[in-house]
Amino acid sequence: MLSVTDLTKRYGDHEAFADVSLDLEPGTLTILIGRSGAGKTTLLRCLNGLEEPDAGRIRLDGEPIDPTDVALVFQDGALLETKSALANVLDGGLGREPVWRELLGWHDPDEKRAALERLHAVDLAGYADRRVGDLSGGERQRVGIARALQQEPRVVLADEPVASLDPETARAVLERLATVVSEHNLIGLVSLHQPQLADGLTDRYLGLADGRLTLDATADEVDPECLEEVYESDVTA
Ligand SMILES: Nc1ncnc2c1ncn2[C@@H]1O[C@H](COP(=O)(O)OP(=O)(O)OP(=O)(O)O)[C@@H](O)[C@H]1O
Repeated sequence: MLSVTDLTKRYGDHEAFADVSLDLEPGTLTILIGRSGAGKTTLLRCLNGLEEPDAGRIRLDGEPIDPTDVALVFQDGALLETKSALANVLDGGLGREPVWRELLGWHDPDEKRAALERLHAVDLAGYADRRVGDLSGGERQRVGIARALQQEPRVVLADEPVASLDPETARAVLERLATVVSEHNLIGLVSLHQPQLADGLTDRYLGLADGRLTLDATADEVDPECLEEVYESDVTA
C-alpha cells in the first residue's frame, strides 16, 4: 500500500498543497481531479521523488518510497521520436542494463522479450519496429504505458496522460491503463481534467481544491455533481 501522511509542498510563501493524507491499494486505479493550479502535478512529482515535500511522509508498504518503484506516464509521452517503439519500451528497463548495452543497442534477450510482451499488453504487438515519430497520439501514449511497465514499477503515476487526445482515443488509452494496473497489481494514480473519461474504469476519485484534498471517495460513492463540486469549491473563500 502507498501511504501518504500530512504531505505539504510549498514554493516560497505559496502552498502548492498541504496536509494531504491518503492510502492507495495495489490493483486499483485512482483518478485525481482538480482545477488548474490545484496542486495535482506537484503531488505526483512528490510521489515519484522529482520534488521534495516540505512536510509529511510517503511510504510504500511501510518503507520510504524508492523512486525506481514509481513509473511516470507523461502527458506528451516524452518518447524518443526517432527511435522505434521497441527501443523506447526498452528504455524503461535501463536501470537494470549496463550502459554499454544501451550505447550499442544490444539488449539482454530477456529484456527484449519482456518489452515485446509489454507492447502486446497495450495492443501494439505489431508496432515494435515502427518509428515513434510516425505513430498517432494514442499509439504513443500506449508506448509510454508499455515503457512504464518495462520499469517493473509498483506504482504508476500519469499526469494528464490523455489531454491531447480525442475522447474516443483517450478512453481507449485509459482502458489499457486500467487493465495493466489490474493485471499487474499496480498502484495507479492518474490526474485527469475530464473525469468522465474514466467512468467505469476507476476504483476511486481524489479531488484537490486549492491544495487541499476535498474529495476522497470510491467510484460507487461519487456522482457527476460530486465531481463538479471539486472544480467549483474555493476553500479560501
Ligand atoms: N516550480 C514551481 N515554482 C513555483 N510555484 C510552482 C511550481 N510548480 C507549481 N507551482 C505552483 O503550485 C501550484 C500547483 O501547481 P500544479 O502544477 O501542481 O497544479 P495542477 O493542479 O497540476 O495544475 P494544471 O491542471 O494546470 O496542470 C500552482 O499555483 C503553481 O503555480
